[in-house]
Amino acid sequence: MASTVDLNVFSSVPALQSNLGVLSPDQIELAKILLENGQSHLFQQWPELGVDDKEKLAFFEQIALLNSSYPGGLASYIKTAKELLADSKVGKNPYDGFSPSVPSGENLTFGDENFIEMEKRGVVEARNAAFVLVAGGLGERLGYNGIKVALPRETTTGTCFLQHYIESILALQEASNKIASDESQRDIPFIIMTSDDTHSRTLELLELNSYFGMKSTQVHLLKQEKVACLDDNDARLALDPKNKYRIQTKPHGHGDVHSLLYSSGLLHKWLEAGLKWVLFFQDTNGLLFNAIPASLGVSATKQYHVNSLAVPRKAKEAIGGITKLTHADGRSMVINVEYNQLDPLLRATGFPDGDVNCETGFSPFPGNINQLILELGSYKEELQKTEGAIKEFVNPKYKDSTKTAFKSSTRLECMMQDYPKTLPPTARVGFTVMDIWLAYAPVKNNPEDAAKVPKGNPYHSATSGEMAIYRANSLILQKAGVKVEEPVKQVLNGQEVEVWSRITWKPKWGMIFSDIKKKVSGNCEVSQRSTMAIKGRNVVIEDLSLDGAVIVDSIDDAEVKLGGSIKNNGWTMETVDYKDTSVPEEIRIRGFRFNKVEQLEKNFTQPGKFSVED
Ligand SMILES: O=c1ccn([C@@H]2O[C@H](COP(=O)(O)OP(=O)(O)O[C@H]3OC[C@@H](O)[C@H](O)[C@H]3O)[C@@H](O)[C@H]2O)c(=O)[nH]1
Ligand SMILES: [Mg+2]
Repeated sequence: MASTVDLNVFSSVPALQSNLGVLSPDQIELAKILLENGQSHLFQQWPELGVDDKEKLAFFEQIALLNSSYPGGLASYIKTAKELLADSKVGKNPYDGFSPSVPSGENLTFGDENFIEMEKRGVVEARNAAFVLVAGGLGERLGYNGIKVALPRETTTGTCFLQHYIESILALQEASNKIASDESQRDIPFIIMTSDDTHSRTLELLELNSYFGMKSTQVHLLKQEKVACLDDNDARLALDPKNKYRIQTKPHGHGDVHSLLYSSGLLHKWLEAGLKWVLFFQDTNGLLFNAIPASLGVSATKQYHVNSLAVPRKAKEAIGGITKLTHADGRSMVINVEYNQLDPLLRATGFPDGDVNCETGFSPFPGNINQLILELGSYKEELQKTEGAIKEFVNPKYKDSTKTAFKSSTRLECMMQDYPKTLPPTARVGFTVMDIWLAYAPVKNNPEDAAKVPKGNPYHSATSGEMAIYRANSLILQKAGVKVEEPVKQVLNGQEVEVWSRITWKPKWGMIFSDIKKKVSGNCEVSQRSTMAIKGRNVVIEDLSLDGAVIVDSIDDAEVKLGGSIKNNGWTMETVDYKDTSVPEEIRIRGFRFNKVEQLEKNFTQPGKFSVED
């Protein structure tokens, strides 16, 4: 209320004071907050009342948004920024007093009895879960012009990441509902965090494709706002270089997902509906759903409040390390130490070599793939205390060693995996390690950078991401008894990769290993040059000898046997250079495209029993 504002605060900032007449009482309150927090420079260039008044109001609209979208408002943002910038200036280690050690967690081996058991338990639990995809990032390292979830996960079928994620959730939902003890049908909620960079294109992708088969009411988009940039160690907000009536803003990081979920009211609704789990995942890991059922099974069996998915990590690889941190005062936590902080932390705490591989050829710290499974009840309770605020950090690039000026403005950031940092010591925080081939193949690096990745470290490129799908599917079928021929090595966009048979299937065909095994029988073999795409649900592979390309689609009521000897000229792989702009971007970043020379393609649209043989 204007009446409660002490107007004296404005007398020292005449440029603002002369404009008070145009501002609403709420805006005057906001102006006061800015002045009380050392931001009078923002008004220095303001002309007198009557000039640019619309822009002045727009400035305060932006301030109102920045204030309301941050837990505790702008005052709290500026206060935290000052503290973190002061710590950064003196080089304070955020892990001061903590010593790192290798934590113990659950290790799963694909296909063994325990794994199969965990997958089955995961399917039971799936209908009690909500899925949350963080997709607000632009993917600057990849440099792709579109949104990353629209990229094909593989180009055999061209299915994009978002479609694959939705179809996987729907397949889990169906399998889980089928075995529910009370026979009730539940729709698994799917939340996508977007940002101004990705929101409209994500919504458009969903709408153009009828939400890829999901009910539109099942999907919620939560848009994260950017945060104010900071110009100096006093946390003075940075004005947009092109507009003196706007604050410059940058992304705050994927940690925003917690405060958005908190303020959305969804957690409460989910608890009421009887849900138990919230699963968080990132935009471009095409193998992710291979790991979800079993890791959800681990969460349920171990009653983990927090379960982080992990894979063996190569030293210096750009994935965080899951670390046990023990403080001199006895406190300890199991937490992700981000890839740029692990090496300095180790060097500062008695490991002079820093982030290096041990005798296994991997870093002793499991690699965080940033898929988190949180137990809903304890999650909601914790957020009620924190309002979803996550411990932040600041990473200014200083002009020189005096650390007084920045090369460019900075901002506070936060990461979703830092959620456990505020948990009480009683919290059950664990992790689940799985094989890389099964669980992790993100698409993050552009071809040029990927080609420079040290030998033995993963490329995390569009090329390696697609090849990983074929390798995983080939290995899974091998373990189910199919003789899938060994891969050949090939260099694509400067990266040496293993090229396996191009095997793909829809999630509804097989989500867990025990189901896949049931669909494979007899003597089956697939040659390396082959392509196989299974799109129907009730397709069984029996005594199949494949040397070429086969694509099978069918309605649910058609039972199809894929068998016999299928031989044709198949699809060949042609190399493409990433610099060749005559080729669409989503293809050339892979370094190859398919030449669809010949295939056997069958689509069964009538109920009944059928067989595909050449
Ligand atoms: O502001 C943001 C930033 C990022 N994101 C999303 O967060 C996800 C991860 O972003 P990035 O790919 O930039 O993340 P990084 O590769 O830097 O590291 C991340 O993945 C690998 C893990 O080991 C790291 O611990 C984790 O931080 C993406 O899905 C991205 O869209 C947001 O939703 N909002
Ligand atoms: Mg990043």
